[in-house]
Amino acid sequence: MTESNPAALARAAEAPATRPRSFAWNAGLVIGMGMLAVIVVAAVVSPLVLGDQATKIGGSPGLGSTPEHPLGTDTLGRDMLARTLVATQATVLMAFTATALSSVVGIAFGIGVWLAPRRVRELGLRFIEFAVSYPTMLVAIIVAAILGQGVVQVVVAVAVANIAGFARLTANLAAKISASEYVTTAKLMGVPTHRIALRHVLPNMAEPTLILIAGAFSGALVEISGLSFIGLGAQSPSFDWGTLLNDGLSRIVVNPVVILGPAVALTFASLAALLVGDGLAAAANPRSNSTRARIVRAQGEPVATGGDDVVLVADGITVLHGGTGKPLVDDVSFTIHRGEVLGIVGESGSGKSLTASVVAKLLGEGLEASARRLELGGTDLLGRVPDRVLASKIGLVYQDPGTALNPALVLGTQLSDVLTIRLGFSRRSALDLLARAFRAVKLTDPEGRLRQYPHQLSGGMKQRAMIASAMAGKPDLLIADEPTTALDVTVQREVLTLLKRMNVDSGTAVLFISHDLGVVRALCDRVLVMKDGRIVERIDDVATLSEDTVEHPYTKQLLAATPTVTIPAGGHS
Ligand SMILES: Nc1ncnc2c1ncn2[C@@H]1O[C@H](COP(=O)(O)OP(=O)(O)OP(=O)(O)O)[C@@H](O)[C@H]1O
Repeated sequence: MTESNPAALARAAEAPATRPRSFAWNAGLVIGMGMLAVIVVAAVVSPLVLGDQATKIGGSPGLGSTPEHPLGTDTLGRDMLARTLVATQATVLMAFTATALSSVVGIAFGIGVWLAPRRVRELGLRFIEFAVSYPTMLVAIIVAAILGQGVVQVVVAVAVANIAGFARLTANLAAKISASEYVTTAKLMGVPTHRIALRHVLPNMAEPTLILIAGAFSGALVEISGLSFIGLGAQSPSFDWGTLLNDGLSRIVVNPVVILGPAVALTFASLAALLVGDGLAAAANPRSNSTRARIVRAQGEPVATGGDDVVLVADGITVLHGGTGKPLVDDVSFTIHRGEVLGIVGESGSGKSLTASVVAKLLGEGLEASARRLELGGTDLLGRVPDRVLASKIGLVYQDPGTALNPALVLGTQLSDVLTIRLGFSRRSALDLLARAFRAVKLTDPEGRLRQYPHQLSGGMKQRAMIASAMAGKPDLLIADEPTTALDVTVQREVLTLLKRMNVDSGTAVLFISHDLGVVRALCDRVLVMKDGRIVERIDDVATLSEDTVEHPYTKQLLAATPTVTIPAGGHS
């Protein structure tokens, strides 16, 4: 089976189905669809218009290329161009039917295996492993030889040979989906198995499966033509591209032009299917083509001003939803000074993370962002900023260290990447630097930790490692997006203490995002309160913060609902 692009399949399978993604048309997909349209028109129209010409015996047999017969004639005087075009219908229909059969049976098998009881599942998985170990063409030849010659036999043979590929992909995808909480919950609530398969499992594997179907169709065209070429497929007077290739083979030396038609048609159709498959992969995952949304310079005089020790000036950050034009962040302005911790607090969906991702130039696809001014450490972020420069100026700490770290790589390998690739350190000096940074965040046995996998560290240790790695490059600004939300309360306190200490010791400015005003109050020098994409309150004096000193009802509400969190002064535990 032709798996058009395994990396694309993997990416499509990885993409979470939570937020609706935009479908981005791309050149490959448009060209592939255009080529497929040509094939469909040829398949429908040619038998009606050229049917007689393609089958009428007589005329001049064995001709080479002439103005009347550009691709020559066969030994019975039939026009090869007409025969090639007319054979499109039979060939494409056969490949289509074989692909449809193999995908339906293979997908049902792959999903069924994962929803079956454990013993049946083990047996099914072993069977799939066994089946995919045989080359598709070999299986197709064996099955066709058992079934005998003929169109139906060849279609069944190619379908059988391709089932294992579909079953393997869907079993792998279903393994991940059936372990998800929504499937477990559905099972516990007694939802029937077929309903779980249709409702939960199938829709979540649609993208990679579609891509595989396109690749399988391309493969089936070649396999069916191959079987017809060796005499197992369409029998005279029926014909497809494979039989035309076979007819032409005996005369290839004296009249090579007669095999040109079926050879070009087969290549053209396979290429069309592959382009559509890869195009679908790229369209389903727009990040594969463009990594980030652009941030444009907005008109108007900047109002936010800096000072001598200002690190970040953000003026008029606005983020619009690309499809609807709805503002998600609306004219947000702030500055951060050297050594300062600025907190952004607000409920879920208020635009905190989007604001931070504009600053880090990591805004996701489907969004339109602008700002009047965005400067970090004197660098204009609205112009072209090399990734190397950005990586040296900004450190990032994410919410869940469990998902921010790659479970398949030891810490030293993954955390040293940014230092070696972006900041030009040698691997040895990057590891030395990381070991020092690990020691600074009080991780015991730093050299040993660098050789460990993420699962060998606790949640708090992983977050310490992330902070150490973010600070190792001595950034101007550390962006910490809810860095303690995924941690339990005692570990949360440790991590906050550590952040404060790093901030005090190194003077690095910190943009700290949280939905928890208690945590923000304990750590930050100033606080911005966001609601519905806007800053609704600026708290400059955190020390005296109380329900009486704030104005906006939302801030009062937040304060009333906030337990007090304390961290030792200066962050020294
Ligand atoms: N790539 C995107 N495409 C479309 N909408 C998006 C995208 N990213 C974020 N949004 C929407 O923008 C709004 C603000 O999102 P943001 O992630 O900034 O919220 P937040 O305040 O950080 O919330 P949380 O605390 O839950 O992370 C939300 O309504 C979110 O659904």
